[in-house]
Amino acid sequence: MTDPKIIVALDYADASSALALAKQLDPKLCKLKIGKELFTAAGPQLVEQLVGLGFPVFLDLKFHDIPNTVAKACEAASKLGVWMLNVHASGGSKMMEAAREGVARSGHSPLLIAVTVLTSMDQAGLQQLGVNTPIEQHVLHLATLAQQSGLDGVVCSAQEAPLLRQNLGSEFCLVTPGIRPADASLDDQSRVVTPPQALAMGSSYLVIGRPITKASDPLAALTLIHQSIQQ
Ligand SMILES: O=c1ccn([C@@H]2O[C@H](COP(=O)(O)O)[C@@H](O)[C@H]2O)c(=O)[nH]1
Repeated sequence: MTDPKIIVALDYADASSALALAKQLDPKLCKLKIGKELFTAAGPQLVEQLVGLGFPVFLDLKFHDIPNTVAKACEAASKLGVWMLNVHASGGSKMMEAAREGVARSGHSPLLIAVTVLTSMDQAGLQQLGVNTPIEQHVLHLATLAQQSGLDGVVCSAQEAPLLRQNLGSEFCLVTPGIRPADASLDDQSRVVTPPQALAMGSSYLVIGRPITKASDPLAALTLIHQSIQQ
């Protein structure tokens, strides 16, 4: 069976809205992502329900805390049966290594990845944080640290995928939000790429939220994007 490349971001305020969309979708077509809004509203029970429907679930809680806290959070998240979870690479290598150990202790083996630089950030935003290197170089720095800490991949923009592929190899998982079909609104995203371009540039998986969830017919929107990336 082929591995679906699209991860639909279920950024909803409640479980029933998320379930209503998920029930129209097919795990052969996409995976699902639960982020901070939905998890805070609906909790672990919804994660287990979506896993139970047969979807690989990316639990996008972006843990960033002291190593012990992150390790315990990753252990608990892994026990929910998710396919993928994440931390912030800017938490540093001790935190990422602790996250890896927390996942190992859970007895499950989800992919563990790290957020590099949020796709909503541009060079000026990064500079505001005191980082004066070009975004691409900073993403490469954080992604290298994530790989050296034993993580399976990173969240980055597809704009950085060619540089990361060149330096970190073909097996490292590159999960790319900031995906927009050519005619779609950018919303709050800065570093955007279209779905076919993102795959051509080396993305492993495309995270897509509002272009699908805010469409008048979300299933039709997903199907169109799916068709656009079939080679
Ligand atoms: O750098 C990042 C990390 C995570 N995200 C998440 O992806 C989706 C994108 O949603 P869209 O509606 O397609 O913009 C959203 O859940 C973010 O929290 C990201 O955008 N960038």
